[in-house]
Amino acid sequence: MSAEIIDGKDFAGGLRARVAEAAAEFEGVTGRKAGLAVVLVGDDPASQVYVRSKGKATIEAGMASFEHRLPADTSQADLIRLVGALNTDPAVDGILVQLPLPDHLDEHAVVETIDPSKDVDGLTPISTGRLALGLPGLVPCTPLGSLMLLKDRLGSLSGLDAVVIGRSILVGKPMAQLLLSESCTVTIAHSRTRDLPAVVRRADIVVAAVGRPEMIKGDWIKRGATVIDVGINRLPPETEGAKGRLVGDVDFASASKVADAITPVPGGVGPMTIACLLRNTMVAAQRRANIHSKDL
Ligand SMILES: NC(=O)C1=CN([C@@H]2O[C@H](COP(=O)(O)OP(=O)(O)OC[C@H]3O[C@@H](n4cnc5c(N)ncnc54)[C@H](OP(=O)(O)O)[C@@H]3O)[C@@H](O)[C@H]2O)C=CC1
Ligand SMILES: Nc1nc(=O)c2c([nH]1)NC[C@@H]1CN(c3ccc(C(=O)N[C@@H](CCC(=O)O)C(=O)O)cc3)C=[N+]21
Repeated sequence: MSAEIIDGKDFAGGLRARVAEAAAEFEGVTGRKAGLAVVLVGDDPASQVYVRSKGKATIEAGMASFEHRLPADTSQADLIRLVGALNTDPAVDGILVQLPLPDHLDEHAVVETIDPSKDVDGLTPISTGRLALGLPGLVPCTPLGSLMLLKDRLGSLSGLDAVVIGRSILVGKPMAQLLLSESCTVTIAHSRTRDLPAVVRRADIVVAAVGRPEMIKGDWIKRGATVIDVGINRLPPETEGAKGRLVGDVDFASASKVADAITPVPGGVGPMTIACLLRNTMVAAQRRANIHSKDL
């Protein structure tokens, strides 16, 4: 048996087209483009690539992109001052501060200064609190995109056993909250989990967000499970040219023999993250302008 490959790139393309329609409508009504500001501190090459592709996607969707690249030795006060300026800038509807920040900066303190109405990454205490309470709000992009793929594939998730591997603020925790709100029975695994293979074997839905290349093996996966691989890991360059191959947290070759469906890396969750960022920016822009539009 060979698993169906869930085409995140294709699904993301559809979502981006719907966002572009809403963006054109927004510009027609308000006379301005919806705007996304991305803040990158330091010069981590992977983040640079990611920021560039977000900027391109934002413009393609008919929105304005504001990129702020700050040196690695930027002070906490200067970064907080920039976020404050973006909070009050009427052209900015969404603010994303690229994580992780350099070690000398306090991530929580920076994120807490983001205006919750512009929190398109869903990381402020207001957004995370609303998610925990089951109230509508801005949800982190990667879990939101992953949930869209799962619902598209499975329909109702009610009663299914879901195992999320990883408990980060950005991915694991909000993913678990979303699955719980879909009435899954949710287990959150992490680096202290005992007998991870046995925990994963129970799951109808596996979401892997660990950051360890090909850690989750096919013989951990229950036959017929749906596997969402969030991991983005670049292997050291060998024969694949200068950059090295991109792989997920799941051993795709063995897992795709037992799963019912699986997301590839690249082309799975990554493109959904970017599409959901555009979606969240559009939703934030509409709310801020008091426009009530159909669900994106
Ligand atoms: N596709 C996309 O759009 C995105 C992809 N990513 C990728 O997803 C991955 C995870 O990202 P992120 O959540 O930010 O990472 P973090 O490093 O913040 O979190 C990793 C989590 O994995 C857990 N973990 C580490 N080692 C093990 C282990 N051996 N067994 C079980 N659990 C373990 C950690 O546990 P503990 O808490 O105990 O330390 C932690 O909770 C990365 O590869 C990242 O690049 C991230 C964001 C978006
Ligand atoms: N505040 C914050 N929010 C984030 O959402 C966030 C972040 N910080 N820090 C870094 C991680 C990582 N991340 C990715 C998003 C898309 C791809 C993506 O589009 N990947 C393509 C491949 C890209 C390539 O080839 O390099 C794919 O999987 O097909 C990858 C990684 C968001 N993150």
